[in-house]
Amino acid sequence: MDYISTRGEAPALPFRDALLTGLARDGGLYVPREWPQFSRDEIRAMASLSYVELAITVLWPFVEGEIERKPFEAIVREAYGTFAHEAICPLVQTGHNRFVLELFHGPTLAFKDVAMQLLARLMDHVLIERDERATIVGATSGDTGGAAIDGFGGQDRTDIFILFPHGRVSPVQQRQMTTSPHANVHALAIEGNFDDCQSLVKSMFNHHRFRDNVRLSGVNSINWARIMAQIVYYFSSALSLGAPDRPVSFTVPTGNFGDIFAGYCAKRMGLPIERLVIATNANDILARTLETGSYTMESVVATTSPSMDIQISSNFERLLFEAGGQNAAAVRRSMEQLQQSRSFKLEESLLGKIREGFAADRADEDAVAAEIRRTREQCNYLLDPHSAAAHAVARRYGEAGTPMVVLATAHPAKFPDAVIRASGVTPALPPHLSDLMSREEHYEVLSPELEMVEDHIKKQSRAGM
Ligand SMILES: Cc1ncc(COP(=O)(O)O)c(C=O)c1O
Ligand SMILES: N[C@@H](CCOP(=O)(O)O)C(=O)O
Repeated sequence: MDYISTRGEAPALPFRDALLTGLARDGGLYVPREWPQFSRDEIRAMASLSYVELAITVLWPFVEGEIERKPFEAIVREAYGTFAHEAICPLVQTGHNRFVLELFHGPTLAFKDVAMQLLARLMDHVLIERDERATIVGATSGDTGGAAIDGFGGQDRTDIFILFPHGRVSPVQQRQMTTSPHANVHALAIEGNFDDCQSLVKSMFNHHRFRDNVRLSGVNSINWARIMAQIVYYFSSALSLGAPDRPVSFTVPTGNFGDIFAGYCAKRMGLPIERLVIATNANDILARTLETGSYTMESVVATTSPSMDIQISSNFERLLFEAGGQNAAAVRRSMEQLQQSRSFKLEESLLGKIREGFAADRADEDAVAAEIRRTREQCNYLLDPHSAAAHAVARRYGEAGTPMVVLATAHPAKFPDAVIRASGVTPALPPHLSDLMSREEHYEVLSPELEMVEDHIKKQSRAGM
């Protein structure tokens, strides 16, 4: 299996190189050249597997020939050994035909752990094998940062720098990034929003001298391995609900489009998914795009679901590439237009193809608060604001027909203020984080200037040549 760039001008890479590379050198994102296929019989046979066994089975075709089977199995086992729930990603019923897929039982209480615990171990394995070091730079609107710091903190071969928007993440999210005891962890508060942080990271990848100098690696969902790991829970939840003999739909709280793109990958691999519903908060660029066919940026508004406060939804590029028949030239044109005029138009045929598999809708701040309250009252179930946005959107599809799985991407205790305001209930942090708010913080505040941020990283990184 090799991996190709959505912009078609970077070399195709085998898995280990795609893993360490992050963003392709032409600014594109790596995707597998072909999708591994599972037949209905093969999927049916997966129903008896544990989550770890399922992850090994589903992910093996992506890494085969690049990582040996035994170490791969050990890495997967160890990664999911950090989870607090035996099922890793359990399903909870909240309606006649509606289910919540809890993705927040990892160490930092967000779905990012599912991929990051695996990614950190895979990267360490490859760096040791090659006797190399890496400088990891990531942008976060709150959850990726904490998950990456937990995964990579204390690793000998990496230094990790996380850029987060100063004052725009929840206090719990901030402390998960700023209280790490490990010397290889650097939390950088950027005076800007998440899109500014993400643009800085992409600019560093596109600055090839800097990139090569510090041996830059990325752990945002621009890294294919992040998406890859998330495919597994689409299989696990669909299998629990009768796949492949019964199709399933998913509603996904969406920002950077990584999580829902993993659902699209599962479908391409043979999992019968009827519909993938994109749920946005008030920052509804993706809902508008599906409605109008025009991807047009507006300014970001701060919401109670800060991790979805995004206008540049990176992984949408992967969908444009795949749904457009791997047309890299068309992707390049759209991305150039986006950079020049903050907008691009989707061809009618491409829009039609996307609408065949996806739907989209938004939940504004009132709808999110109402959904937290209603789900608590009706089902005695407490949603965080991100998951509530998706649950509110999923309700609009009714409860007849195909089962709807709503992805619950964060634990409510990560966003206590919004949850208390909406429901009157105070969600408690689990014991391993109970003293989080009194731990000492370490972080630097930087303005969103590329040169300044690069200088800071160069001085602190141990991977420089
Ligand atoms: C809690 C939570 N929900 C939803 C999202 C959106 O996921 P994605 O960016 O993969 O679309 C994020 C951020 O990525 C998040 O942290
Ligand atoms: N919502 C994310 C933003 C970064 O997304 P990623 O999936 O590309 O890492 C966050 O919480 O940081």
